[in-house]
Amino acid sequence: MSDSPNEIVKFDNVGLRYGTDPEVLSDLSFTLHPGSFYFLTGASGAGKTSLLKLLYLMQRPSRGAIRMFGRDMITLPRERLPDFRRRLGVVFQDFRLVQHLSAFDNVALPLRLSGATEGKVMKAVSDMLEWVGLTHRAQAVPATMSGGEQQRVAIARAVIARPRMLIADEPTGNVDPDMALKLLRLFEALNNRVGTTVVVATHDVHLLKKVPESLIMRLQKGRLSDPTGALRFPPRTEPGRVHQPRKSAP
Ligand SMILES: Nc1ncnc2c1ncn2[C@@H]1O[C@H](COP(=O)(O)OP(=O)(O)OP(=O)(O)O)[C@@H](O)[C@H]1O
Repeated sequence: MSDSPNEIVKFDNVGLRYGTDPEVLSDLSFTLHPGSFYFLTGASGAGKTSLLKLLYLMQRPSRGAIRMFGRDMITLPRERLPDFRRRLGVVFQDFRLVQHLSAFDNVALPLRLSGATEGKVMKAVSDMLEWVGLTHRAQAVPATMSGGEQQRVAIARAVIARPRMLIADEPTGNVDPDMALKLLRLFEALNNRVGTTVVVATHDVHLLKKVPESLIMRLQKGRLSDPTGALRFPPRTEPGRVHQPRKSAP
């Protein structure tokens, strides 16, 4: 089954519960379009991380259907998951760096796993560490790095192999506003130049205004507050069609 040109992810009436608890996500139906930039917002406990877990294929839904990259994810055999996960770059809220590897080797992991030559790895990782301001920490292991430094390593690792979709959970939670903006620009560059679909979960309403092309997904108690409007593809001006204003940040 091939990708639909206008769809990278499609949720149809998806619900998620942990164990026998009540659902933490309910009735989620939306489409994510290739090359778009999404912010996922909502109060603490609204279900942002849970929704991201479905997107990065760590959790299966309790009900409903999910298609990604043109494939039904519910019936996907477990052994095929790694193939799909390789198309994703993920920035976890708790970073999940490999503790015994240096910052350099953590960032290099996706390239080495994809079989890149050491020459290419050296250049790409050095450039990326420079961009996130960590050249001087290249040989440090995570335990000796600050939260903000670890977060930047996690982001560098997530974007280095130019994933088809980048999923980031509160990626600027541990850095100052200048660095937050710089990291956002990195995501934008990936989005604009490589066409990566970006999904960023954040509490930070100021961040939403920094990416004019972004679409906002707002979760309230496990439901999308505006499931049809918020996820509308950016309206195009066409003859005979009224141009509707884009959803703006709160
Ligand atoms: N592994 C789990 N087992 C049971 N309940 C869970 C689990 N993970 C999350 N929850 C519950 O699911 C709900 C949504 O949590 P989630 O972490 O997805 O929200 P969030 O919007 O990401 O919150 P935050 O902004 O504080 O990170 C919460 O009520 C939480 O207690």
